[in-house]
Amino acid sequence: MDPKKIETEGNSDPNQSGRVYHLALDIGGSLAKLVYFTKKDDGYVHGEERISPQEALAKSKGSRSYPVVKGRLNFMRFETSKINDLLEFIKSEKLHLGGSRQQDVPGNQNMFIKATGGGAYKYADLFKERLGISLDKEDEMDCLVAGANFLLKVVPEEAFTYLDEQKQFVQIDHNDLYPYLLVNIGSGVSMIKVEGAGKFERVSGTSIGGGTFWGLGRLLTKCKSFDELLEMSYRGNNRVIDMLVGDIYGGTDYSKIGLASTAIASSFGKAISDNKKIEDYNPEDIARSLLRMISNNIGQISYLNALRFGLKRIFFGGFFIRSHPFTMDTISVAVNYWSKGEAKAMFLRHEGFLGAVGAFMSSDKHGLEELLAPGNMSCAVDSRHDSVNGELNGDESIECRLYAS
Ligand SMILES: Nc1ncnc2c1ncn2[C@@H]1O[C@H](COP(=O)(O)OP(=O)(O)OP(=O)(O)O)[C@@H](O)[C@H]1O
Ligand SMILES: CC(C)(CO)[C@@H](O)C(=O)NCCC(=O)O
Repeated sequence: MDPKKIETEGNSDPNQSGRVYHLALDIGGSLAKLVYFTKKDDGYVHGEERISPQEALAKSKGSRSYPVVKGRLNFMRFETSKINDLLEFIKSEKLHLGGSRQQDVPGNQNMFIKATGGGAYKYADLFKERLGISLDKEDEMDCLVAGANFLLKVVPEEAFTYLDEQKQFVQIDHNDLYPYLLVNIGSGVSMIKVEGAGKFERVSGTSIGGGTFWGLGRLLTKCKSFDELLEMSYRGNNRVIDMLVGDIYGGTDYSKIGLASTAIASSFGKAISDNKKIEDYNPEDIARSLLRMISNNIGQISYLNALRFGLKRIFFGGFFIRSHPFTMDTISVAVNYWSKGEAKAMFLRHEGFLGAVGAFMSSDKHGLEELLAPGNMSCAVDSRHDSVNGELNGDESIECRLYAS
């Protein structure tokens, strides 16, 4: 995959468009994700009003003014198998140097980047060797939860439902966010019961996830990229390969147990009786059946875990989803069907970046301290810069203000 620059101000050099203040990584089994902040402007705010440092000083006797940094959170992803591209990108953009020129950084100073995911362990030596960076490791589950909580609380229109081909944004009530089930569909799938900030338990998981779809899909369809596989699934018809209830029941429903004739009785089940070889099937149909099988299975296991703990809201993240309508629809229908409408499946706009955002938020010492000290950080989103086709890809950069409060 070509490195995809998400920042969309028409300037590919973060050192020109604004100083890079902070970088965090999530290096997973399939994809490596970067989140970095580029500063555009700083100053002070008083209420809603932007004011100068002098005005802030004058006002500080009365009510409070906050130092504020305006900038943008940028999101990028690389295939983990092409880790060299990621290293090259960081190096060429000097992201690890906070945008400063190499010679500005004292040679023996130890540089750290917050990193999570298995790759933070696997590639630690490589980062040290190639860029002289130490990866400051954060736990993957901690980061997923911190990232999800942050995005849900701070980014407007982050969560949405998808039913009957309709996307509907969900207003999140900050005081009524917990508990929820977070299902992160990466290469494998983690299911986490979240009860508060930092209060969570990984309650389940399944190895049948995004890596399974991508891996099996590649073998079965000979597609060259994940996007091609996803594209194929758009055009396919799963009924060609899946054995439906109607195929078994002579075209009728099995209404006594609530199964319509069109329900899948057995994924890929028709392949046993068709006496066909793999070449006889359209790769599009195979892609469609596979996507449906995996999405359905994840939707069902998620619902069962929500039921186990009495959770009504399930948020789905991870790059398997890719805002793909068919994937979201299958998951939503599974959750809706099994829970008889009791539980709700919701998706996240920045689906694949939960871990990277969590790692970014965990940075209390490297970079952000310099940016915001003294105090804590909060973030308000001014606007989003959508990706080219306007689809939700979780790819948009977020324009935000960081306050020291
Ligand atoms: N361009 C892409 N290339 C490869 N896989 C993609 C791509 N876009 C989406 N995917 C899907 O997303 C999955 C990876 O998702 P994600 O980045 O959330 O997980 P990960 O961090 O790599 O995995 P894990 O957390 O299990 O280590 C892939 O397995 C694949 O199904
Ligand atoms: C191993 C991790 C956590 C790595 O991200 C992920 O791929 C996963 O949750 N896999 C599922 C493993 C299981 O619970 O069976």
